[in-house]
Amino acid sequence: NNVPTLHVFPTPEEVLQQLADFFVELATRAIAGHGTFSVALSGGSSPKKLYELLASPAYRSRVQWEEVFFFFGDERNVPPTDTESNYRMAHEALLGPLGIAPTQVFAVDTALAPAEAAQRYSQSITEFFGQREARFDLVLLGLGDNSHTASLFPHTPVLAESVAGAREVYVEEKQAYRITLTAPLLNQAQVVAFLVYGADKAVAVQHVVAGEQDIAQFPAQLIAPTSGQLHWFLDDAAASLLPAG
Ligand SMILES: O=C(O)[C@H](O)[C@@H](O)[C@H](O)[C@H](O)COP(=O)(O)O
Repeated sequence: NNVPTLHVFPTPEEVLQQLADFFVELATRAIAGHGTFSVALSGGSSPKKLYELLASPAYRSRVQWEEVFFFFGDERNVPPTDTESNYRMAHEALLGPLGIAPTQVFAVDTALAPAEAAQRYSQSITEFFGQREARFDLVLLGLGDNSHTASLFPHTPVLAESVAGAREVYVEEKQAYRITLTAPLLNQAQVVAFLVYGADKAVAVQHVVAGEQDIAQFPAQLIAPTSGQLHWFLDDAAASLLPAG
């Protein structure tokens, strides 16, 4: 079903805890069901605390981490050692502390030119899923205050992309290339969960969740799982402009 489920809690800490519990629940169900759990991680600053929580004593024993396979919803065109790198953020907060084996981590090879890195990343996702449709068990997404998600930015050509895969995008406002998963691939997921907190995101949340349909301006509106579930994990501040009830 395509009706998003909103999970709204008073504080970011409560939102993070609820999403960590949700992650554990989905991982447990997927591993019991088909032996593995594939997750596309979001970048930016918001998810770092979630990753740190999942790697903390309170959560680390609740997931069979050796059965979890990690991908990235998007990546900045920087080396994995760069402070801007989503891989680096995830490694420092989650993958490193849990001692996740490199064979379980599918990072974008940013040593390649953006177009080749995107093509190679598409290939590695196709190879991972083999004959099966590329359906992540969970896709985590954030939301920019301009309503972008992953690296699907307003008024960019990738918004019209109909193929499920990874693409290089030039982000004018960042004067930089990024590699992003396309909306068709994100929408093939079993579950998509947005993590958004803070008053600075309230206008974007209102636009994307309750606003006029205008994908060019509000790209996160593209996220509508074809047969999967859509969830929003929000704090009161980020949900403050949503219509009541
Ligand atoms: O690589 C990235 O930057 C993300 O994938 C991006 O889509 C992010 O989720 C939003 O920009 C929100 O970022 P913050 O969480 O830092 O506000």
